[in-house]
Amino acid sequence: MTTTVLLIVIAAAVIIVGAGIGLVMSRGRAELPPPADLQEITDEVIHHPERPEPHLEDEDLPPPSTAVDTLERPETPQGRLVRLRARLAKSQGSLGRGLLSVLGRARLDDAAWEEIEDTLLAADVGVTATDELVQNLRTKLRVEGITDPELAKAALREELVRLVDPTLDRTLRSTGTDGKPGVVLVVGVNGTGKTTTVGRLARVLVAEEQTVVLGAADTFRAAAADQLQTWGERVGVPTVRGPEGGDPASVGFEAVQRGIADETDVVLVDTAGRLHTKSGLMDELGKVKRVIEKQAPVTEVLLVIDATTGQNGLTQARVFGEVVDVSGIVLTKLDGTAKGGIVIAVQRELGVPVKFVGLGEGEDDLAPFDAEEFVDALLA
Ligand SMILES: Nc1nc2c(ncn2[C@@H]2O[C@H](COP(=O)(O)OP(=O)(O)OP(=O)(O)O)[C@@H](O)[C@H]2O)c(=O)[nH]1
Repeated sequence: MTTTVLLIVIAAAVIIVGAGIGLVMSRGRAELPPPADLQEITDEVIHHPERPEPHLEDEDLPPPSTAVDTLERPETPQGRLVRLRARLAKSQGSLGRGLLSVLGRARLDDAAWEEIEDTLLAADVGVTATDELVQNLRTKLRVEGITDPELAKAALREELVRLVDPTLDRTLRSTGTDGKPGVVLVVGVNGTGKTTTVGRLARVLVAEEQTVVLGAADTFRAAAADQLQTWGERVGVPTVRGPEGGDPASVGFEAVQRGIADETDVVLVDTAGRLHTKSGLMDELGKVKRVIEKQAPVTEVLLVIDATTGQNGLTQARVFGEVVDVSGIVLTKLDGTAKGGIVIAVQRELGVPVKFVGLGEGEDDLAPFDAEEFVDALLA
């Protein structure tokens, strides 16, 4: 009996001591800070000093581990310019080479000037601009008695830069007034690269430490909104979207409303691709802009044109310009064509500057356009 009682007391003591140790250990674990290196990685990604804190509401935040794993740091505009300049030179090489090989000849007769004219026309520079360039260059070489190919090349460069016009203001108008966000509306025909451009612009702005909201006013295809949302998630930017087939104007309105509520710097609104020949769709685009402007002025309307479409791009520019007051052009797919002269033609057609060029399929393959850089790349 005494032995049985003794055994019970010992067993009870073992259980109580064991439970106590377990409790202390589990508390200790709960209170342990994360390992130093994990803490550093988390701080680096979420609170990196060069990156704005994303303005996200709780329900939009992905689980913490996903945010840490997926947030990317986009390439800075300066970094990408150096990389993309070489690509531009490669795609436009035939235009530059064509012009320089003729100018390098000992004698420039009428046939040589015709060749120069043909090369410019083939690169989509347009008839008026080509005539102007050839006349000015001919006069300059004659009046100044230039025969040295290097001096002729310098004169050509000067004329090309003048045509591309370095005096145009090519900054993205993304600053709002009265404490409201800047609103950038992105428009164009199907497949020109609108969604890609909106995603890339979000990356440019995030790299410049601005806060961004995306509006998926392309309610035509659910996949387009998904695509946009993915671009946003990768850099911690929220996307406002509506039901498939819903009213694009109301998505634009809500995106800007969200931008105002979150005190976001810029709202980028993607729209559905629409044929400029369909008046109903063009009217809808006018409505999207008007409805957005009940919230805040649209500070920039970017028309996205596929550089490979040639003259058709010019017609698009004219019709879109009539409906929504286009204020800047994004020329995509310049990597896939040697017809860089479209830059000159489209600026003349619309009277607004090319502000960005797309030079590949990568996420950071969008470069701010610069007249002198562009001409130097042509003549490299
Ligand atoms: N090579 C190249 N491809 C590009 C460039 N910009 C966009 N693209 C490609 O063009 C295709 C169409 O791009 P999207 O952004 O979906 O075009 P979208 O205008 O939004 O299309 P819709 O919504 O159908 O009107 C995609 O495969 C892009 O990767 C560029 O600068 N160079």
